[in-house]
Amino acid sequence: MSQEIKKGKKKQVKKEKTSQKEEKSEENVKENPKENVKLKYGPFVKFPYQRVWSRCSLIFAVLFIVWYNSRQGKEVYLAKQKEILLSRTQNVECSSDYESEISKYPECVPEKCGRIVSDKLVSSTETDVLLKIAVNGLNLGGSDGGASILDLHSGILSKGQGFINIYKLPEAKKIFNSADFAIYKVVKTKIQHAVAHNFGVPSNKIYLTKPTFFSRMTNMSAKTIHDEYWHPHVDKETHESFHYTTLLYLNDFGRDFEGGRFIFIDKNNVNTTVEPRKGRVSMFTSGSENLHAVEKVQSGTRYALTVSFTCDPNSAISDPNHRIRQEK
Ligand SMILES: O=C(O)CCC(=O)C(=O)O
Ligand SMILES: [Fe+2]
Repeated sequence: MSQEIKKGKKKQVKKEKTSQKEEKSEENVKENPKENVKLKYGPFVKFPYQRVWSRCSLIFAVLFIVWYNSRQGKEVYLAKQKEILLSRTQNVECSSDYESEISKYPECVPEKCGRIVSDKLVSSTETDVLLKIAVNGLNLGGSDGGASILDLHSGILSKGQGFINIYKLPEAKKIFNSADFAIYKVVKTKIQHAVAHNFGVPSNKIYLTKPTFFSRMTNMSAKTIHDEYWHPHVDKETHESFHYTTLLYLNDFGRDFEGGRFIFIDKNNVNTTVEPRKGRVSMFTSGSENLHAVEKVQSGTRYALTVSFTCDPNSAISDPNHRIRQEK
């Protein structure tokens, strides 16, 4: 019983204390309303125009981030290595580079310019044959620097710090057969039709031109200017006869080599990237609307075939064949 009285008293004392506290805080609120009110929208401002200042700072920070990112330039992908594309097109406005040639080659000079990538044009068997030609042929020579070429039409092969003619080497007879040359021609013809179809020109109005060649790129340091494959350039400036450039990639970025991605350098700091994929064909108009560069290869060995087309019948070259090879 006495315990119950004690408990009752304790409760009473507690109640009194709480009500005293409440009274005090009510008094406080009356005296200093800012201190004890639980604010719904955060603390009271501490200096004049605090909200205005904080909002301005927030806006400024957002604008800064936007500006900083745009300053860095943008990278967009036309084709990633992992993608398997039937056909992907990016149109760009034609440069004025073709203006003087329109009357000369009316049906051939590009009226619409751009880039197209397809992974379905060349089969993996065809790609394997071409890779074998490239590997075996380039192994008979090879530049001292990071870039070597093999041109099956002229026989030009990089060797040391210069070039030799592969058809003068006795070993060359053993490494290519007539079937290899037939596949080479089939692939070239497929690419020629794809260029004609995609750029809206008759396929018999575009001609294979030189240089059309296999390339091998590594991270070896350059010994001559020919090894410096990474400089931004316009193909039509390097080779006047070019109207359409195509590339067939023979091995894979990210698997056979690192680096070595193909970059179109566009206006407003935008880079458009094509990651090499085995069997991938990239086609583009050769004028200054398609300024481009190849990134330095970081590791491994990159193989590709450049197949070039012109509108000028006088700059046309013929397909390489077994018979020509024997004669050279
Ligand atoms: O190999 C490539 O991806 C492009 C090479 C190139 O730009 C060229 O040969 O003009
Ligand atoms: Fe190029």
